[in-house]
Formats: sequence, C-alpha cells, structure tokens
Amino acid sequence: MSDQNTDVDGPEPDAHPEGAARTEGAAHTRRSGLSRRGMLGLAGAAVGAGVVGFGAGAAVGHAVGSSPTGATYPFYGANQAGIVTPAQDRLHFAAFDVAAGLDRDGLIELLRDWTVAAARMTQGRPAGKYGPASGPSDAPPDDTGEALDLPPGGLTLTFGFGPTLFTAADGTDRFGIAARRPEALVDLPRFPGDALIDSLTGGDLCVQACSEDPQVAVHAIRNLSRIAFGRAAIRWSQLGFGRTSSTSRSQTTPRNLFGFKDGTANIKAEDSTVVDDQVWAAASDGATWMHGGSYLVARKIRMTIETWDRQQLGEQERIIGRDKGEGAPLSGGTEFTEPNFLALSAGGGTKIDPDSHVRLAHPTMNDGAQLLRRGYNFVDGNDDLGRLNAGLFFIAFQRDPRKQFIPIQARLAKNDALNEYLKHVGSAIFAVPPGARDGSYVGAGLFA
Ligand SMILES: C=CC1=C(C)c2cc3[nH]c(cc4nc(cc5[nH]c(cc1n2)c(C)c5CCC(=O)O)C(CCC(=O)O)=C4C)c(C)c3C=C
Ligand SMILES: [Fe+2]
Repeated sequence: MSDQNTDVDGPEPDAHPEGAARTEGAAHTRRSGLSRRGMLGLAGAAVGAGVVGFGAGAAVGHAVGSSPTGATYPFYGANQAGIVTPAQDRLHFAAFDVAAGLDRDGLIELLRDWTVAAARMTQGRPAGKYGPASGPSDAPPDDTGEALDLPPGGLTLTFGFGPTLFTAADGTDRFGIAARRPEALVDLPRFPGDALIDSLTGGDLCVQACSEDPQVAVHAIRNLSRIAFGRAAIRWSQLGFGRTSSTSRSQTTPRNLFGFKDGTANIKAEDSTVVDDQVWAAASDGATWMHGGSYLVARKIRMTIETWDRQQLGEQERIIGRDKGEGAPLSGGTEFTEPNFLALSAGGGTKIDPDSHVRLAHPTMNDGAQLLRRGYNFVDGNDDLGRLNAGLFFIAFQRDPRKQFIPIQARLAKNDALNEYLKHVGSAIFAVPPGARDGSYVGAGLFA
C-alpha cells in the first residue's frame, strides 16, 4: 500500500483540523442560507442542504440558481459527478501518464487512493486524514493546505481512462486490460485544419476538477498529482474560467470569448430521455463495465480574438447563425426558439447561412447526434505581439464518439464559417467509467 489513507469512514485523529478548516455538512447549510427543511421543500428537484442529490439511476441532481459556494455533490453514485451536475465556473483539467514501471496492482492502488482523496475533497474535507497542519511533524502533510477555510464551491472530480491505458503506444498491454477496451474509445482521427501539439494531446488518465472557486479546483488536481507521485505524472493540464455551457435549465446561458451565448442548445440534465440516449453508455453498447459511464472528448481550441474583434457585428452573427444580444437563431424568435434553416431572407438566401456554426452542428445535420458540452474559456498569457493566447477548452460528454463528436467535428472542420478564427491545438479522448460505489473505487468494474 502507499502511504495514503484509504480509510473512507474510519476513525480520524482527535486533533483533526477539519472542523476549523474545510467546510463540513452543517456549515454548508448555513452558507447556502436555507435550512435543510427549506431546501427540501423546493419544487421537486433533487436538492439538499447545499448537498445535491444524486441517487442511483437518477439522471441528475442539481442546484437551484447559481451554485452556493458551500454546495457539495456526492462523490459516490451511479454516475460520476461533473457530467450532468450543473457546470461550475472554474476548471482545472489534467491528463496524466502512468509511470513506466507501474503494474496492474499498482494502477488499482492508485485509483483506490485517488478515490478516497476525491471523495474527501469533494465533501470539503482535506485530501488525507490528518489535513495540512495536524499530521506527524516528521512527514509531509497529507494535504497541501491552500484550500483550508475555503468552501468546496460544488467541487466535482471526474476521472477518465485514455486509449493508451489499454494499449500503450508500443502496443503492449501493460495492465492486462487491452481486451476490455470499449470499441467506442477510438483514437480520434485527424481532422482537416488540425494543428495539434503533442504536448497538449492524449494521456493515459484524466481528472476534470470543477468548482466555483479556482483555488479549490487547483488544490484538488495538485493533491491528486501529489498522491500519484512516482506512479503517474501530469502530461498536460488546463485552467479554465467562465463555463461556456449550461447543463441545467436552472442556469443562465454564459458567453464565450467571441461574446456569444454558448450552451443554449446544449443537452440539459433535466432532459433525462436525451441524457440516457446521448450521454450515458449502456451495457448493451458492448463494454458492460462502462454502463453508466460516458466518453469525454477534450479539444484545446485557440480563438484568434483580435481578428474576430475587427469583424462586423452582422458578419459575426452570420458565422454563428444566432444574434449576439439574445442568442436567438437568425430565423427569428427568442433564445430557445428552434432554428428554422429553411426560412428565407428578403434577398432570397436562407436567413441562417448554410455554413454557419449552429446549422452544421445541429442534430438535423448530424443524424440526430447531440453532445453534452461542458467547456471553459482560457487565456494562457499572450504572444510577442500582445495577442492573447486565448480560446475555448472544449469538453463534450457523449455515449459514443464514433456517432457523436467525430461526425460533428468532421462536418465542422470541413465547412464551418467559424474555422477562419479557430485553431485546434490539443486533443484527447477518455472513457469515463460509471460512479464508484462507497467502499469501492473509480473504474473498479474494469479490473473485476
Ligand atoms: C464538434 C463539436 C463542436 C466544437 C468543436 C465547437 C466549437 C465551438 N463552438 C463555439 C460557439 C458556439 N457553439 C454553439 C453551438 C453548438 N456547438 C456545437 C458543437 C461544437 N462546437 C453544437 C453541437 C452546438 C449546438 C448546435 C445546435 O443544436 O443548435 C453556439 C450557439 C449556442 C449554443 O447552442 O450553444 C455557439 C455560440 C465556439 C466559439 C467554438 C470553438 C472555439
Ligand atoms: Fe459550438
């Protein structure tokens, strides 16, 4: 065993720092400003006292309105949190490579250690049982400390397995799981215009950390990386802000760095039939261990915002296919009106340009395929000319990338009017296993 605590519910030291440190359940109730009884009385939603319900088989638990900073989402459940739970404002995403010497047992042990730490941190507790300031003075602390006193901000930690975990680049089956690789976990093809950078691409494992507080998300990735020391190391990582999608009808639609509402036509957690059809993998899809899981595609997309900012408003709207103010389709109506791609303008052409982004990405153009988008804006400094190194860190969850992301992106890469302003520089795909059972670990089904 590693030196990490694997005792989920076991006794904790008397001098435990948690009461004075990360928030616990009772504190969430106070911070959210609503009593448990009051919260439970709210309209039929799976809402608890700053704690968001996530029962087995339930498609979603969701916070009402903006996520209270003290909100917590259960870590254990039928599905991993961080998919249909309401998108938080901040992201720290990390792709890891497993150390060359790690064997199957070592990988399982790492996943067990990550599970225990993640279950703790998502509930606003330190990563380890002692916390940052109360452990033995002759050992490094089992939590790094920068999240002390910070409410969890709805922290979710979502784990995924990349294709190279199943079959290494040299073709070896390092962990004896090659035969269990889901068919849907394909290597993404090269799309026209891709300008992928190897150091921003791929990964054996991934962790998506989302919170309303950037320091909480960073703390979680840092501690999972610390726990993995010698067993897995970060290959690449990305910070994100200003969620570019809403995943619940209780959320307002945010804006991306082009200034447009993003997430209007996203899959919403409340649409449970669509979620079941388009987001969750089913046992009948082939890999039974993935039942209740999903597939995550990440793309780091640079946006040439300085060029975009010099573009006329009408042209920006033509490219997207929606108006900039309200996000309504150019065929008319309001934000949530379905676009009418056949509506004609006075000039004779269609009101929505055939090469507009929303038309080419729309399910009617893609055999009914949809995505649950959960991306974030990023700005990674600037270049020598003062141009921002900015863009969209696109994340999408889906049941089968072969039927969803790949054909949609193939269509966009070919004809999307937006391409002039975009460059895809990073890319990765991960199988996101179902949620862990309390006492078990994330991905246990793969090794059963
Ligand atoms: C392959 C999938 C997609 C990529 C890559 C992508 C990049 C991307 N998108 C925007 C801005 C907007 N996208 C919008 C809608 C939209 N986008 C996709 C897919 C990809 N986008 C889909 C499936 C949809 C929904 C289409 C529909 O059903 O109508 C919108 C409109 C608002 C909304 O519905 O969310 C905007 C704006 C950018 C800037 C970008 C790359 C940087
Ligand atoms: Fe889009």
